[in-house]
Amino acid sequence: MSAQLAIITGASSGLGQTFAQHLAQQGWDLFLTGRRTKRLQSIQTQLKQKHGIQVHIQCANLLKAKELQDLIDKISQLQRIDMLINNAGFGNRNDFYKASYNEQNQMLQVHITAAARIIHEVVPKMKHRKKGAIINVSSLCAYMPAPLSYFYCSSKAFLVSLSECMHIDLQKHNISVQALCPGFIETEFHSRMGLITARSWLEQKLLWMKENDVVSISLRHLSSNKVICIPGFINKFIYHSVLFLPKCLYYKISAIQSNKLKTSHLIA
Ligand SMILES: NC(=O)C1=CN([C@@H]2O[C@H](COP(=O)(O)OP(=O)(O)OC[C@H]3O[C@@H](n4cnc5c(N)ncnc54)[C@H](OP(=O)(O)O)[C@@H]3O)[C@@H](O)[C@H]2O)C=CC1
Ligand SMILES: CC(=O)[C@H](N)C(=O)O
Repeated sequence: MSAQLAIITGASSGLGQTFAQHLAQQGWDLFLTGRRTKRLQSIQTQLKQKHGIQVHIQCANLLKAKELQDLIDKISQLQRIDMLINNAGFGNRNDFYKASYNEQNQMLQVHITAAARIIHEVVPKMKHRKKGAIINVSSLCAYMPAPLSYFYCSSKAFLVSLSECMHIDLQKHNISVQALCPGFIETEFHSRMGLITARSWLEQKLLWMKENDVVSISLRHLSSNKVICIPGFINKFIYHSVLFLPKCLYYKISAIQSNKLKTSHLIA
């Protein structure tokens, strides 16, 4: 019997690379994508050698229509797809009206347009085989609207809502859908935003999770038939506190927090 196959976007670093490592360890074949060719090639070589699995890489900038289309064409040729992890993404913290609209729109293209386009290609195949799993990597920010991250928060909220729509529709086809909503994870995410993330010992212990822990929790959670996965006790506590707080109070706290960030090193 052939091994199961997972497609992972944003597999060249961070959470995506870690998903690839965990699945490779379990004997999955992989289809990895991202922009950084050298990184993807080195991950491919490592995983093939260590686990004896098949690893296909397809470099694609999800912002470029032609490269997204080439990726979709490659995916359409795959005989079987058992899992899709829509993970590619990036952050920003800025004044929405000061950055150019084109720059802001790139986030919608990667987080929403590309993710939805890949889902549209993959799900019919899973339905046909009556089997599959999809993880859409969202964020705790989906539940925490913030003035300095208009499109980060709202695009991640879109992914939660999309995942819930898909879950309701696709569970009868034996397809599991998860919206993974982590808080802070120790990846290149923040340094790539140009942020210096100096943290106290307590912040580090309480707020920051390791990629390995997030990925283990997410993969275990897939069998629970619950859509939303919030990894870590503190993140769950934050999530429930935000739901419990009166909205007007949450808005005040968020506004104060954003003013603090504007005057600190935590805004690019
Ligand atoms: N780190 C954190 O604190 C949190 C992260 N998340 C989410 O986790 C996901 C993974 O981020 P993380 O691993 O932390 O950060 P990384 O920066 O390490 O990974 C981001 C990945 O997305 C890919 N990517 C970004 N832009 C594009 C693009 N235009 N085209 C193709 N691929 C792209 C990158 O590949 P390449 O550069 O090679 O194109 C990279 O592989 C993101 O969706 C992020 O929003 C959610 C909550 C918290
Ligand atoms: C929690 C997130 O999604 C993000 N990493 C951020 O720092 O805003």
